[in-house]
Amino acid sequence: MKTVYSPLHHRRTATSELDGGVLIEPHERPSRAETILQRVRDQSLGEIVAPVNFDLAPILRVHTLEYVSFLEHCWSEWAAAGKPGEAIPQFWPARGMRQRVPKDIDGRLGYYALGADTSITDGTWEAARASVDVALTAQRLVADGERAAFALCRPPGHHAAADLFGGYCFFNNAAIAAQAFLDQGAKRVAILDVDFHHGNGTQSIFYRRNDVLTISLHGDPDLVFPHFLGFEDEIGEGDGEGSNLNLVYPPGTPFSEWRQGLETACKRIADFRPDALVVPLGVDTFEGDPISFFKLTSEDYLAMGERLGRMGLPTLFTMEGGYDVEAIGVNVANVLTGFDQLA
Ligand SMILES: NCCCCCC(=O)NO
Ligand SMILES: [Zn+2]
Repeated sequence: MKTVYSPLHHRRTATSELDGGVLIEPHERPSRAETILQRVRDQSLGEIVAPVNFDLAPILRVHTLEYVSFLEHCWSEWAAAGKPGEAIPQFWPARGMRQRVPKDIDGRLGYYALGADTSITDGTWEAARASVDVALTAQRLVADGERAAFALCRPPGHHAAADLFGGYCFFNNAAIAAQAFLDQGAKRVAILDVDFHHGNGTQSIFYRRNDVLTISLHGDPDLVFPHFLGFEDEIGEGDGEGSNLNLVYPPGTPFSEWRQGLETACKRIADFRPDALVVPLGVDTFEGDPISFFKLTSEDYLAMGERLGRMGLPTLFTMEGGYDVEAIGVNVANVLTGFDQLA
């Protein structure tokens, strides 16, 4: 399987993440991508491909122009306002307030943010754009006939909604790639999010549509981020009713439980008969992950990949979460190896 990678992910080198009331070194750090890349090379999983540069058009098929413009100019506006630290949202259009975009950068940050965990810094825009290029280049490889491709995206994307950033995400790489499949003639695309966290952005982008089936297996939002979406009664709306499936699991969930959800998801996908499968691949389901509570082992990722391979669908993997940097390379490579076993 080919891997698409861009060194421009290094432009996303935030120094602060608000966590537990203090600013910590962000969990979403450059060493994650470098460790995965090294393992892909060590395991000779396939060619490493540089991304093609795309313009904003594919992004604007998913995200609003106002939001994209905000992301492009946020850092310079923040710096021009003389703020000493990284751009971190502090004020939100909370319940009972006006849902309008103010002029002031503090107001604009809060309007477009789903949380205060994700700072915007010099270089964030460039890295986020490059991450989309990585996803779209891998998507094109699959559309052109590759059985599968791995988009080593950083920053990740599945929490980003049409005009919302957070959870370390800015552009929804998987949603942009799924839309590209459709714009290139696919009739139906399935998105199966295996990250520990609910893919709230992906769900909301396609929630009222029936040409994209969105499925997510994740930790109970009553107990973990993103807190306010991802429950099992969210099945889609309007034309999209029945096109969203959330499978929610408690703390301590082992692969033996999790894989039953995977089976349910695979059956739903088979019934949907998609032309392509997009897998937002987070490995924060790992037993050693510092911010999550499932108990998957490194070996389990081989079985996960193998099951996904048995779907027999053109498949695009987009890198999402996973914060045990020591284990992330093995865990990601194991999914891809398991998938490739059937090639
Ligand atoms: N800082 C709150 C948790 C952010 C989760 C990021 C992630 O891994 N999403 O999949
Ligand atoms: Zn995650």
